[in-house]
Amino acid sequence: MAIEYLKRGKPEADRAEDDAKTAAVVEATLKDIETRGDTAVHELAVKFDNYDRPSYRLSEDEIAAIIAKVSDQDMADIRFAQQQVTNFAQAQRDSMLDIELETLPGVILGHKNIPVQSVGCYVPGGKFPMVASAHMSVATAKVAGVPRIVACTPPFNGEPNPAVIAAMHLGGADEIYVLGGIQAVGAMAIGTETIAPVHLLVGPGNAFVAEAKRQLFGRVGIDLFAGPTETMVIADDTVDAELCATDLLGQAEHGYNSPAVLVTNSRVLAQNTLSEIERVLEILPTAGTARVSWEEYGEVILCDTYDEMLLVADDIASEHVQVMTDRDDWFLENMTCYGALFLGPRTNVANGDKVIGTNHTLPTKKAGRYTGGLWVGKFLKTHSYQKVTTDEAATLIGEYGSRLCMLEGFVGHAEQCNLRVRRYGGINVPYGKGAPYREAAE
Ligand SMILES: NC(=O)c1ccc[n+]([C@@H]2O[C@H](COP(=O)([O-])OP(=O)(O)OC[C@H]3O[C@@H](n4cnc5c(N)ncnc54)[C@H](O)[C@@H]3O)[C@@H](O)[C@H]2O)c1
Ligand SMILES: [Zn+2]
Repeated sequence: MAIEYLKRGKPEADRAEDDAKTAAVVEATLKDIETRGDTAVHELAVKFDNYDRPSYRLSEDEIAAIIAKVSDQDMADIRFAQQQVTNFAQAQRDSMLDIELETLPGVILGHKNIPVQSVGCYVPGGKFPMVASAHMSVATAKVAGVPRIVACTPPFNGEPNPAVIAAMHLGGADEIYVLGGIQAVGAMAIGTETIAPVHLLVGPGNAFVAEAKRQLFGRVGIDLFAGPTETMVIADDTVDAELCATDLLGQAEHGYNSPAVLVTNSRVLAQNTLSEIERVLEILPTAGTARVSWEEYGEVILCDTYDEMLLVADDIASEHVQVMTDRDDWFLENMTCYGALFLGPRTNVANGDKVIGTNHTLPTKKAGRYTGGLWVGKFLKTHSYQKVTTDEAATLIGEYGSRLCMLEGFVGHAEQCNLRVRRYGGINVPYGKGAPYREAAE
């Protein structure tokens, strides 16, 4: 292995220390919401977002007045994006089948997919009003058939962002609150005097939001760990530094802590990308955030071979992975850990995140090792059921069940089986004993 770092990000230990600080703030804040409900939520909204309202829920009239501020072109664009997201989500929904089959004569097993009954969708909006996140959470929940969809987003420049509210409303949100951060996810999951708690929290957010969801998991479900955006570009000398630099900075601009990593087997491309990034940072209006992310978290990793590039990429398990090589489909076939793949120079993460139709709420901090992104399936619960329809099946399964319960020492369990064997099979199994062995029929 010859892997060389031409640029490295913050050491792991420093990142862990940042995480620990965030976790402590989140823990105290959630406790406050738990004990003081609406009063705490109100104080937190004033403290973190300088936003003071008697109620943070938007009324129907307010929603209509806010949406009226969105231009026709913006409404059309939002509708187009939402249609793409909905179309793909519907196709994914259609791929999930309820099943029922006879596994043995008289033994019917099945599963059915049931929508989660209430969902809290977080739509980020601290630095940028993330209109697209409303499609990803709200519109996808609607496709799944979730009956109660609650949506929260922080105020942007001191007021609800019209395009975000429009996207939430068009997507099918039943309740909209102008709340951000820990107070938003805390209120939705824990509930307050005025907000009924939800069963599942979904949506991306900054480190506070992602950590709050993590701490609330168990009490409610969460979709996945979707924190600060990460991006990786896997490139060889089939592409140039302008493409690589643009794609790295295009996601580093999200905030001060968005890792952007180039993995390449071309030293020339690596060096040219490093200087191109410096050039672009001089002119990019969002360089204020992008530069900090690049300096603290940016990495350039030079490998000898494609196999090494694959290994490095799987190990990092980045949220967005843009592949621009002479063998993009080879990466599609072989990569195992990532949020989503963007294959070839004609696609890009921004198209993918805003409009193309796949879900942009994706796993960060290596969560791509155990989950993909948000999708319609995350709003559905797959529940099994069983029926035994004949006396013969009740007897046969009951006899096995009886003996297997006794193998574990569970007499009460065995008796559930024995009762069926006696009643439906006419075989007298003494209390506290397993069913007798039968001669194998064939
Ligand atoms: N993983 C994904 O799928 C994905 C997708 C889109 C966006 N994102 C990420 O979402 C994030 C959006 O972040 P954002 O900050 O712009 O908006 P946000 O809505 O996630 O967070 C804003 C809220 O953070 C809270 N906050 C800010 N500073 C705080 C502090 N010091 N203590 C406690 N709470 C505080 C405030 O309440 C504020 O309302 C970015 O990091 C972006 O990369 C991730
Ligand atoms: Zn992005």
